[in-house]
Amino acid sequence: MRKPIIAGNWKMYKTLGEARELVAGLLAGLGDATDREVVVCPPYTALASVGEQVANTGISLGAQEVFYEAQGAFTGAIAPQMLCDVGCRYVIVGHSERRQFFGDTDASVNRKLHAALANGLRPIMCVGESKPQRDAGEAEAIVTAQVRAGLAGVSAAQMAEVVIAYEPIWAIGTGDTATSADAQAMHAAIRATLAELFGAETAQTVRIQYGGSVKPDNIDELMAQPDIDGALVGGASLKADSFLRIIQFQ
Ligand SMILES: O=C(CO)COP(=O)(O)O
Repeated sequence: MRKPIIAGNWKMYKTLGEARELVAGLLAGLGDATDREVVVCPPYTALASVGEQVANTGISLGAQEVFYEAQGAFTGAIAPQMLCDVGCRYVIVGHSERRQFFGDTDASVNRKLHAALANGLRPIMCVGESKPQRDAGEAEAIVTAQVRAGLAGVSAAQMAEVVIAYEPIWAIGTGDTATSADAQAMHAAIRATLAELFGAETAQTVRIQYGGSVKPDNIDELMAQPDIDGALVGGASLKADSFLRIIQFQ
């Protein structure tokens, strides 16, 4: 079965000291549950420090972004091997904020995903529609097209390493979560697309997270849906108590 995966995307928050304090709080309250996976994705500046702090604990380290080249004159960019070097196991690619503010496209997301896989990193690939797209009835077509384009050239075997995060843009940071029924419907559509691309058996093994205003008071209902296998959490991952409650979903 699919092991649930709860990941915290800290976005552009947390100094080194704040990062240490948050992780210390998480480690203190985490317990030793092995039936779920926990990931934190600090900003680049805190990766090495948090990497040391979570080494050999129940928390895995993830980065929020990666560039697809191995090295070179790419000012400001970070290569996959640099993320491995500081202990990253996961990397988010294609977050809607990267698509909106930093020019990511399905094509660049696909290159980053391949670069991550080639270096032993597990990509968390984000997809999601805007409010106008949802209102126009295009949500499913947009999201499944993002899935196809982002996963172009990936093999069924490689899908064991890939996590998909469905994050409707209108639900991010707004407090306006998708209903669990709407989220489930989209997750099922994504899984059906994966079945077309990689076969039904592989599709059943791929974890699909929901993201967008996940909070302690809606996580249980979301996780009760058959095709929701975890959460990618922004704001509520910035405090130990709320993230711990999300990790401890029923
Ligand atoms: O974008 C998100 C996680 O990547 C979701 O952010 P919020 O949980 O703050 O809505």
